[in-house]
Amino acid sequence: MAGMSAAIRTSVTVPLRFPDGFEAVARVTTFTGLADGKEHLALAFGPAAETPLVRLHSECLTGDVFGSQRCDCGPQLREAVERISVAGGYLLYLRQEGRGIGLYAKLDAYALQDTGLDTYAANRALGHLDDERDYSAAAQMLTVLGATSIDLLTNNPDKPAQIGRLGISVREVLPTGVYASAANVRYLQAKVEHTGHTITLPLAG
Ligand SMILES: Nc1nc2c(ncn2[C@@H]2O[C@H](COP(=O)(O)OP(=O)(O)OP(=O)(O)O)[C@@H](O)[C@H]2O)c(=O)[nH]1
Ligand SMILES: [Zn+2]
Repeated sequence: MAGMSAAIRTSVTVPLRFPDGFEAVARVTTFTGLADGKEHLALAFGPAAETPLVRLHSECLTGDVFGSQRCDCGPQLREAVERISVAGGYLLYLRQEGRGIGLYAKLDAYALQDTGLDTYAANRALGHLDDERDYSAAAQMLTVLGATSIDLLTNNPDKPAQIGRLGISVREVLPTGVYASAANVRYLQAKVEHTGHTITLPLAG
Protein backbone atom coordinates (compact mmCIF):
# COMPACT_ATOMS: atom_id res chain seq x y z
CA MET A 1 0.00 0.00 0.00
CA ALA A 2 1.39 3.41 -0.92
CA GLY A 3 1.23 6.38 1.41
CA MET A 4 2.46 7.42 4.81
CA SER A 5 4.36 4.93 6.88
CA ALA A 6 2.91 4.20 10.29
CA ALA A 7 4.81 3.49 13.50
CA ILE A 8 4.05 2.47 17.06
CA ARG A 9 3.48 5.39 19.43
CA THR A 10 2.87 3.60 22.74
CA SER A 11 2.21 0.07 24.02
CA VAL A 12 0.71 -0.33 27.45
CA THR A 13 -0.88 -3.18 29.39
CA VAL A 14 -4.55 -2.88 30.38
CA PRO A 15 -6.26 -5.62 32.42
CA LEU A 16 -9.90 -6.05 31.32
CA ARG A 17 -12.98 -7.34 33.08
CA PHE A 18 -16.25 -7.79 31.20
CA PRO A 19 -19.70 -7.47 32.82
CA ASP A 20 -20.01 -11.28 32.94
CA GLY A 21 -16.77 -11.51 34.91
CA PHE A 22 -14.55 -12.71 32.07
CA GLU A 23 -11.04 -11.30 32.41
CA ALA A 24 -8.26 -10.81 29.90
CA VAL A 25 -5.06 -8.82 29.66
CA ALA A 26 -4.72 -6.49 26.70
CA ARG A 27 -1.49 -5.00 25.42
CA VAL A 28 -2.89 -1.81 23.91
CA THR A 29 -0.90 -0.18 21.12
CA THR A 30 -1.37 3.27 19.62
CA PHE A 31 0.15 4.51 16.37
CA THR A 32 1.43 7.50 14.48
CA GLY A 33 1.02 8.02 10.75
CA LEU A 34 -2.24 6.15 10.21
CA ALA A 35 -3.82 6.93 6.83
CA ASP A 36 -7.07 8.46 8.08
CA GLY A 37 -5.66 10.24 11.16
CA LYS A 38 -8.10 8.47 13.51
CA GLU A 39 -7.21 7.08 16.95
CA HIS A 40 -7.47 3.37 16.15
CA LEU A 41 -6.21 0.84 18.70
CA ALA A 42 -4.60 -2.56 18.46
CA LEU A 43 -5.22 -4.81 21.46
CA ALA A 44 -2.92 -7.84 21.64
CA PHE A 45 -4.11 -10.88 23.59
CA GLY A 46 -2.74 -14.30 24.35
CA PRO A 47 0.48 -16.03 23.35
CA ALA A 48 2.70 -15.01 20.44
CA ALA A 49 1.37 -16.83 17.38
CA GLU A 50 3.03 -17.42 14.05
CA THR A 51 -0.27 -16.70 12.31
CA PRO A 52 -2.15 -14.40 14.67
CA LEU A 53 -5.93 -14.48 14.98
CA VAL A 54 -7.29 -11.03 14.12
CA ARG A 55 -10.64 -9.34 14.60
CA LEU A 56 -11.31 -6.09 12.73
CA HIS A 57 -13.86 -4.63 15.13
CA SER A 58 -15.73 -1.57 13.94
CA GLU A 59 -16.61 0.81 16.75
CA CYS A 60 -20.23 0.64 17.91
CA LEU A 61 -20.82 2.85 20.94
CA THR A 62 -24.36 1.64 21.49
CA GLY A 63 -23.46 -2.05 21.26
CA ASP A 64 -19.94 -2.09 22.71
CA VAL A 65 -20.60 0.17 25.70
CA PHE A 66 -24.34 0.17 26.41
CA GLY A 67 -25.26 -3.37 25.40
CA SER A 68 -27.66 -2.36 22.63
CA GLN A 69 -29.70 -5.28 21.34
CA ARG A 70 -30.21 -3.67 17.93
CA CYS A 71 -26.95 -5.25 16.76
CA ASP A 72 -24.54 -8.04 17.68
CA CYS A 73 -21.42 -5.95 18.34
CA GLY A 74 -21.18 -6.38 22.12
CA PRO A 75 -21.28 -10.19 22.10
CA GLN A 76 -18.95 -10.29 19.08
CA LEU A 77 -16.43 -8.13 20.91
CA ARG A 78 -16.60 -10.34 23.99
CA GLU A 79 -16.23 -13.49 21.88
CA ALA A 80 -13.29 -12.07 19.95
CA VAL A 81 -11.35 -11.15 23.10
CA GLU A 82 -11.79 -14.66 24.49
CA ARG A 83 -10.87 -16.47 21.27
CA ILE A 84 -7.86 -14.25 20.60
CA SER A 85 -6.70 -14.72 24.21
CA VAL A 86 -6.54 -18.46 23.52
CA ALA A 87 -5.09 -18.39 20.00
CA GLY A 88 -2.88 -15.30 20.29
CA GLY A 89 -3.43 -12.29 18.09
CA TYR A 90 -4.96 -8.85 17.81
CA LEU A 91 -8.27 -7.10 18.10
CA LEU A 92 -8.14 -3.90 16.09
CA TYR A 93 -10.63 -1.43 17.55
CA LEU A 94 -11.39 0.65 14.48
CA ARG A 95 -13.08 4.04 14.78
CA GLN A 96 -15.56 3.28 12.02
CA GLU A 97 -18.77 3.94 13.95
CA GLY A 98 -21.91 3.15 11.96
CA ARG A 99 -19.99 1.34 9.18
CA GLY A 100 -18.06 4.56 8.68
CA ILE A 101 -20.91 7.09 8.63
CA GLY A 102 -20.54 8.20 12.27
CA LEU A 103 -22.63 7.89 15.41
CA TYR A 104 -25.25 10.57 14.80
CA ALA A 105 -25.85 9.33 11.25
CA LYS A 106 -26.18 5.76 12.55
CA LEU A 107 -28.85 6.91 14.97
CA ASP A 108 -30.58 8.76 12.12
CA ALA A 109 -30.45 5.47 10.22
CA TYR A 110 -31.99 3.65 13.20
CA ALA A 111 -34.87 6.13 13.15
CA LEU A 112 -35.40 5.39 9.46
CA GLN A 113 -35.25 1.66 10.14
CA ASP A 114 -38.08 2.16 12.59
CA THR A 115 -40.16 3.42 9.66
CA GLY A 116 -39.47 0.21 7.71
CA LEU A 117 -36.23 0.73 5.78
CA ASP A 118 -33.53 -1.90 6.14
CA THR A 119 -30.06 -1.00 7.39
CA TYR A 120 -28.68 -0.38 3.87
CA ALA A 121 -31.68 1.50 2.48
CA ALA A 122 -31.54 3.74 5.56
CA ASN A 123 -27.90 4.60 4.83
CA ARG A 124 -28.77 5.46 1.23
CA ALA A 125 -31.75 7.58 2.26
CA LEU A 126 -29.26 9.66 4.26
CA GLY A 127 -26.97 10.09 1.25
CA HIS A 128 -24.40 7.52 2.39
CA LEU A 129 -23.06 4.36 0.83
CA ASP A 130 -24.14 0.99 2.25
CA ASP A 131 -20.76 0.61 3.91
CA GLU A 132 -18.16 3.38 4.01
CA ARG A 133 -15.47 1.46 5.88
CA ASP A 134 -11.92 1.53 4.57
CA TYR A 135 -9.33 -0.83 6.05
CA SER A 136 -6.16 1.04 4.99
CA ALA A 137 -5.32 2.06 8.56
CA ALA A 138 -6.00 -1.51 9.73
CA ALA A 139 -3.54 -2.84 7.15
CA GLN A 140 -0.96 -0.27 8.27
CA MET A 141 -1.39 -1.32 11.90
CA LEU A 142 -1.03 -5.03 11.10
CA THR A 143 2.05 -4.33 9.01
CA VAL A 144 3.69 -2.35 11.82
CA LEU A 145 2.90 -5.20 14.23
CA GLY A 146 4.45 -7.73 11.86
CA ALA A 147 1.11 -9.47 11.37
CA THR A 148 1.11 -9.73 7.59
CA SER A 149 -0.26 -13.28 7.51
CA ILE A 150 -3.35 -13.72 9.65
CA ASP A 151 -6.44 -15.74 10.43
CA LEU A 152 -9.46 -13.43 10.34
CA LEU A 153 -12.50 -13.68 12.59
CA THR A 154 -15.50 -12.46 10.57
CA ASN A 155 -18.68 -13.34 8.68
CA ASN A 156 -18.32 -10.38 6.33
CA PRO A 157 -16.67 -11.34 3.02
CA ASP A 158 -15.72 -7.70 2.38
CA LYS A 159 -13.24 -7.70 5.27
CA PRO A 160 -10.86 -10.41 3.95
CA ALA A 161 -11.29 -9.02 0.42
CA GLN A 162 -10.30 -5.49 1.41
CA ILE A 163 -7.51 -6.39 3.82
CA GLY A 164 -6.12 -8.85 1.26
CA ARG A 165 -5.92 -6.14 -1.39
CA LEU A 166 -4.04 -4.01 1.15
CA GLY A 167 -1.20 -6.52 1.41
CA ILE A 168 -2.26 -8.66 4.37
CA SER A 169 -2.45 -12.34 3.54
CA VAL A 170 -5.50 -14.04 5.05
CA ARG A 171 -4.78 -17.73 5.64
CA GLU A 172 -8.16 -18.63 7.07
CA VAL A 173 -11.48 -16.84 7.62
CA LEU A 174 -13.15 -18.03 10.83
CA PRO A 175 -16.82 -17.24 11.43
CA THR A 176 -17.98 -15.61 14.65
CA GLY A 177 -20.95 -16.78 16.66
CA VAL A 178 -24.43 -15.64 15.67
CA TYR A 179 -26.17 -13.51 18.28
CA ALA A 180 -29.67 -13.20 16.91
CA SER A 181 -32.53 -11.79 18.97
CA ALA A 182 -35.98 -10.39 18.25
CA ALA A 183 -34.42 -6.90 18.29
CA ASN A 184 -31.69 -7.56 15.71
CA VAL A 185 -32.87 -10.39 13.48
CA ARG A 186 -34.04 -8.08 10.64
CA TYR A 187 -30.70 -6.29 10.74
CA LEU A 188 -28.79 -9.58 10.54
CA GLN A 189 -31.10 -10.88 7.80
CA ALA A 190 -30.40 -7.76 5.71
CA LYS A 191 -26.67 -8.43 6.01
CA VAL A 192 -27.09 -11.99 4.78
CA GLU A 193 -29.24 -10.96 1.81
CA HIS A 194 -27.31 -7.85 0.88
CA THR A 195 -23.63 -8.54 1.50
CA GLY A 196 -23.50 -12.32 1.64
CA HIS A 197 -22.72 -12.65 5.33
CA THR A 198 -21.89 -16.22 6.14
CA ILE A 199 -24.33 -16.64 9.00
CA THR A 200 -27.30 -18.93 9.33
CA LEU A 201 -30.22 -17.33 11.08
CA PRO A 202 -33.15 -18.83 12.85
CA LEU A 203 -36.34 -18.04 10.90
CA ALA A 204 -36.49 -14.27 10.38
CA GLY A 205 -39.79 -12.63 11.27
N1 LIG B 1 -24.98 2.62 9.33
C1 LIG B 1 -25.29 1.66 10.20
N2 LIG B 1 -24.31 1.10 10.93
C2 LIG B 1 -24.63 0.13 11.77
C3 LIG B 1 -25.96 -0.30 11.96
N3 LIG B 1 -25.95 -1.29 12.90
C4 LIG B 1 -24.66 -1.44 13.26
N4 LIG B 1 -23.86 -0.60 12.59
C5 LIG B 1 -22.41 -0.46 12.63
O1 LIG B 1 -21.84 -1.58 11.98
C6 LIG B 1 -20.56 -1.83 12.51
C7 LIG B 1 -20.49 -3.25 12.99
O2 LIG B 1 -20.26 -4.07 11.96
P1 LIG B 1 -19.35 -5.38 12.20
O3 LIG B 1 -19.54 -5.93 13.59
O4 LIG B 1 -17.99 -5.12 11.70
O5 LIG B 1 -20.13 -6.38 11.34
P2 LIG B 1 -19.94 -6.92 9.93
O6 LIG B 1 -19.54 -5.94 8.93
O7 LIG B 1 -21.24 -7.57 9.77
O8 LIG B 1 -18.80 -7.99 10.03
P3 LIG B 1 -18.54 -9.19 11.02
O9 LIG B 1 -19.14 -8.86 12.33
O10 LIG B 1 -17.04 -9.23 11.05
O11 LIG B 1 -19.11 -10.39 10.41
C8 LIG B 1 -20.35 -0.88 13.65
O12 LIG B 1 -19.58 0.23 13.23
C9 LIG B 1 -21.78 -0.46 13.99
O13 LIG B 1 -21.85 0.82 14.57
C10 LIG B 1 -26.97 0.30 11.19
O14 LIG B 1 -28.15 -0.04 11.25
N5 LIG B 1 -26.61 1.30 10.33
ZN1 LIG C 1 -23.39 -2.53 16.91
